[in-house]
Amino acid sequence: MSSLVIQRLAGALGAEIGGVDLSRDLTESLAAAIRQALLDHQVIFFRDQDLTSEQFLRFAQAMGQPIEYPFVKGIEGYPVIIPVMKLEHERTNFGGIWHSDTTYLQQPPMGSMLLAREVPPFGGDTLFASQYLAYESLSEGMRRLLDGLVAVNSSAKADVSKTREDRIASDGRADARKDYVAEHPAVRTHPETGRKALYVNVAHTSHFRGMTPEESTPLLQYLFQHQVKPEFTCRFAWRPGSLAFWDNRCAQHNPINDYHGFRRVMHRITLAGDTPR
Ligand SMILES: O=C(O)CCC(=O)C(=O)O
Ligand SMILES: [Fe+2]
Repeated sequence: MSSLVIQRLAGALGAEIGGVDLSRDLTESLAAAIRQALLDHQVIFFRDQDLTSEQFLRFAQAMGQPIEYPFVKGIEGYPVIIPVMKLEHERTNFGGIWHSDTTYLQQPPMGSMLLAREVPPFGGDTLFASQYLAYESLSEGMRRLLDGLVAVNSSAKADVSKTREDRIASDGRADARKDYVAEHPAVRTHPETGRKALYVNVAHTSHFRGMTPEESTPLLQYLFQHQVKPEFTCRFAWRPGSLAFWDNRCAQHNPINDYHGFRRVMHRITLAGDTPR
């Protein structure tokens, strides 16, 4: 038995986890209970975890394999911890659109962790959406159609490229490629839970393989609005020391850009994932 206190945040997904101090080394059974909570709830949240970079990295290593992010370099001394921030004068927030992280890579991350360092006095919440529910709520005919489709994902779609511009201007990697493209099934089976999740997203998915833009676009547009219906979502309000850990294989997220003139500084660690099937 672990001492975790798990409180669900919404009907669709998300849970706050109490009763654990992430600055300490986790026992194997506690680490396993946290991983299980992630599988059960798709995104989990911790409060008041004022971790050093070293402690943050150790927690991430207990959950998976930290990896570098292709476009942004890490903070001093920690190549896998990237700054996700919007400063007073900046207009765009990193990732400020519904998305699943880096689906333009052959092996997108299994998940990411975000630790809040500085938050605005209001706003800057992050939304999450369950792609299990998005898939399961479709008709049988639509599910059958999507089960056979392959989606093409690109890092160059205009709306999301813009959300990285400020970060690349100050923290960009010299070795970043311009454009990444990867093909993935439109519906992926989660490698650990075995559940099917819708795996297209408005930020990165450009079209279906073997279909014309005229054929792909209306179907994608329908899916992009369907997959983030309010009843599939939860919303998290950050405080300094809040830590979110999401499963990128079955949940999307959208950081809300509603705090102009204020700073928001987060530290992020990305965990390696497998090839979607
Ligand atoms: O700032 C946030 O809440 C999330 C940003 C984001 O999309 C990411 O770090 O992957
Ligand atoms: Fe993201």
